[in-house]
Amino acid sequence: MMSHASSLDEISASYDVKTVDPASVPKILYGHKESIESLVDFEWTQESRVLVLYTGGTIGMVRNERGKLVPIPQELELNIRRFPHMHDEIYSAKRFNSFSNPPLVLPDCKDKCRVVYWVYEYDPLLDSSNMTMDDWIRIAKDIRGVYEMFDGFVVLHGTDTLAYTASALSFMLENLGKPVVITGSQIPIFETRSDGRDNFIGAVIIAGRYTIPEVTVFFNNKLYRGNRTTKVSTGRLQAFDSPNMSPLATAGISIQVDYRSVFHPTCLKKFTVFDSLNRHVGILRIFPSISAETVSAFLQPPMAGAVIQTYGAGNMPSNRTDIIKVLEEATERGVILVNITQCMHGSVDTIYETGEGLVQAGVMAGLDMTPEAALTKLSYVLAKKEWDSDAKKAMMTTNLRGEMTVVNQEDEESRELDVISSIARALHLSSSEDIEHVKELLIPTLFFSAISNADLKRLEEIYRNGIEINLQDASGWTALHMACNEGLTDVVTWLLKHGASVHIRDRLGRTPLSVAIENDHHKVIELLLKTGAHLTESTQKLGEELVTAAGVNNKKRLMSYYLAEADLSNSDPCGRTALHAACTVGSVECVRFLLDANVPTDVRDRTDLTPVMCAEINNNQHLVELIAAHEEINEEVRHSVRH
Ligand SMILES: NC(=O)C[C@H](N)C(=O)O
Repeated sequence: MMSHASSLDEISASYDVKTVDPASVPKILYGHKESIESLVDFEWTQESRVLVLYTGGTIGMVRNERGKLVPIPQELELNIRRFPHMHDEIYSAKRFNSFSNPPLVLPDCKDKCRVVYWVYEYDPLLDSSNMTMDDWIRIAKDIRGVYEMFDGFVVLHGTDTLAYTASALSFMLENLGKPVVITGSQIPIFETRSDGRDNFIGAVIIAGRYTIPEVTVFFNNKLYRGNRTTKVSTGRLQAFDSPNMSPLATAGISIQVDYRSVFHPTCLKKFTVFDSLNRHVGILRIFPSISAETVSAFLQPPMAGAVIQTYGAGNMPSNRTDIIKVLEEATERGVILVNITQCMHGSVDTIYETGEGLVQAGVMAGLDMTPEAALTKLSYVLAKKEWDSDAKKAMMTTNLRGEMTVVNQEDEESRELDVISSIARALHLSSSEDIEHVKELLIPTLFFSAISNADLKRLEEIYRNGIEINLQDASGWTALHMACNEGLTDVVTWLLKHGASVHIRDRLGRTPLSVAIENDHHKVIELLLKTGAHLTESTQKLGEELVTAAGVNNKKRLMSYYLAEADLSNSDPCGRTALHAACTVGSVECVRFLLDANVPTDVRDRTDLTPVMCAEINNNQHLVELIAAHEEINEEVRHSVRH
């Protein structure tokens, strides 16, 4: 049994073996007969993979000899392995019996899913009061490093500064396509009574099984948008609240997700991490009789941006012209000031005369942002070198990650769909509940039919009536799978711009990208890649696919894999590459294509044959010459580079 937390490198190194499919298992685990037998009948496609980044906090703390709570390295994972509702030892032993460092597995959920998870423990473990912006950057970079290897991420964190980390990460993780769920607890997980276990399990399930590609906080059965949360209690298990936004999901007997509120990326861009922050930011809470000197001292260089917490709906004493003057001087120096309310709930507004002075002094309205969101957003925006001062100010009043409620006047009213109105009339439905019920039943069907008819106008109408864009049918297909299967480029673009996830797998484990590759829709593959889609197959499985394609002279398929950024030199479990296969069957087209892609020509398969030898054995002398000519050119290039 593993008794220590894994390093990120160890986790990544063993990853490829852990994600194999049954077909390639016997060959990959060459020589591991027992493990082969136990793995062959395994429904691998039902598995999700989650990485738990354990940064510290009460959740993993133990009382020391003085009765004080302190984090103890490696205790958490050890303990989780002992809890049957957090780790299925039998399943893990069967599935991962050949691994020295087996991952943890959640027991069976109702939908037969298995969430396999790895705990990556930080060193040192921190009480979150000791965390700094460097820790936010570290978490963001760690997620970037292994992003493609997991379906979702959980960050275990102390509660004290959790809302700051959640807010900061929501900005730093740009075009996020996978869930990042932050949680912790008020009582250590090891104690008899603890909120830690439920928080932990709920977070892992959401990260592994739900398409909520946001930075969220799961606490006391509620899932909140991270940048809307704030810690509201030192002692209650309901430690967090999201005063200006309803929870994204609530865990009761089942987990109810409000998919319409989920914030999706709406541009065709890949996930990236913005890993620098401006530390010259601050929060100033106005109070009656605060002195202009205090405000002035606070805003002196190097201060680059500050959040001003004012009264009520953004009010500042209008008779305090001395303070307004200090604020104005600061904005003139280029300091960005953002006005948010001291109230727990609500937004700054301009209805009062007392708020007007601030606007005239160049203070931006932070609407209903939490202090944590406003501060971390400032820190993020100010660090963006490519934005000038005006752009930065504009960003502070733009809703970047769902952190503020911006009422968009241009939003068209959602008109009832014509079919729904007709049905409502025909059935004499008068109550809004009945109409909603009909909508719930019909809209998915209308949606999928508009997809297959590539009817963008209809899709727009349905979208405005509210549709769960990542809805899956019985086979696990989403609208994006369907559009990728048919090669409907315009529909794929529309879906990606409306929040369709490129990462959802169907019941057979196929992503929209695998479906596009199977049908060689090159334009669609390019669109998916642009939006962050990536191959999920193991390298050996890819090797097999490439060898099969080259073996039947299928250059188009090789092109599909090339566009999907597959390594064309991957070998199958027999050590054969696509070039071996193309040389064996005499496919000039494929050999040319592979040489142009610069695959290595000297790879030896398990029987010690190189591609050239395969060509010779099969009397494909022209290919031997083709490869020799290619090698000669390469040698000349290398020579000219050296001299
Ligand atoms: N409940 C907690 O986790 C509080 C702890 N002091 C922390 O923030 O690390």
